[in-house]
Amino acid sequence: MDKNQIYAALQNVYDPELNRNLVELNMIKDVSIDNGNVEVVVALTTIGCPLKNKMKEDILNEVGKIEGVKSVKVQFGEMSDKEKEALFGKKKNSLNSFENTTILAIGSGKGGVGKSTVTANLAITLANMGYKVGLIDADILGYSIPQIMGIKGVRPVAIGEQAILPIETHGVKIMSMGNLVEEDEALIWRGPVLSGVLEQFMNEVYWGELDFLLLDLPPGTGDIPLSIMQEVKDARFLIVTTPQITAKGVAKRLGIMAQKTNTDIIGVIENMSYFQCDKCGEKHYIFGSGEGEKLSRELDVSFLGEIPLLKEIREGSDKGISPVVDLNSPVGKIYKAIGEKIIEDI
Ligand SMILES: Nc1ncnc2c1ncn2[C@@H]1O[C@H](COP(=O)(O)OP(=O)(O)OP(=O)(O)O)[C@@H](O)[C@H]1O
Repeated sequence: MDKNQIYAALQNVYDPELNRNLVELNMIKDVSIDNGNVEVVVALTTIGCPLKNKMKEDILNEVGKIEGVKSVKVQFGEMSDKEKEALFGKKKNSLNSFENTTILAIGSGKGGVGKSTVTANLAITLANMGYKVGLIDADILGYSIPQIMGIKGVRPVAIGEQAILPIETHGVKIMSMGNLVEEDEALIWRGPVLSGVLEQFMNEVYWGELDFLLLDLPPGTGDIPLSIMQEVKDARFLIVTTPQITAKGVAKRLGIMAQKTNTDIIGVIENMSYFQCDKCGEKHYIFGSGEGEKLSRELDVSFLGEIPLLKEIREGSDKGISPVVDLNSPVGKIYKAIGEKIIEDI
């Protein structure tokens, strides 16, 4: 048994947050062998890494499999600033390229139409379909993603000055202002500051490889949607509305703003379309019907689907348990069909 075998085994151990193996990440600082007793020294990106026990377990497992190994000891240290810089690049430069990522900015005209709920559920659906998905809560002042995704009070891990790691849940990597500030803290910021925060979320959070990055926008046609249209290259808009005429009217203005800035609109989703009676099965169109589809025709974009008004959806987001985790549930199937249409379109 020699060091090469140990290094080869360590290539099977991954940093769960960075999704690359420890050798490739240059995290193995030393390997020593003394009469079958192996010691591995690992430099973590941050010594408080919450997943170091998992890494230790994987090292013990992989190295322990090698013939002739009697015992394995793992020691943890922390990377130097220079090493972190080599890994994540210098601050200021973006940590991400998004070259192979579809950026979907999800907006609505009016507030309360369920845009954040739709964004969260769509993110989970795409992740369940096998895609690598990130989600930025770009509703920086009115964030609700931590509540919906069940990560209220969870803090993201910072790697020195270099990077922040997104929080991962339901297979989706998430960044929200709600995970950075104290609960109930009122943020009083103007447009340019908000756009700066969004820029940081895109550039200074280490997203790794993503197929989709979903941005949950604040409602309306304010600074954030406008700066995304103007500054985020290749972002596509997805508009969520309800069947109410007032909601559709304001959503149309967002669509026209996108068209004026030459931003692609991938389609319209109508949320809270109908209530299906759980006793007789009849569909009741409480808020009217057909407005989402009408909006898509008026904007000349795809109509992606209707999501019913369901107690489970409201309960799911209030409790932080999404109802679409199971793609075979009735809501899951609707979201999956929407996900497939989006994929077909891109
Ligand atoms: N299809 C649905 N059926 C039942 N309840 C829903 C549905 N979609 C959303 N809701 C509920 O409606 C409320 C508002 O949803 P949400 O916060 O997603 O709206 P929003 O458009 O993002 O609001 P804001 O404009 O404040 O960001 C939440 O309580 C949510 O659980």
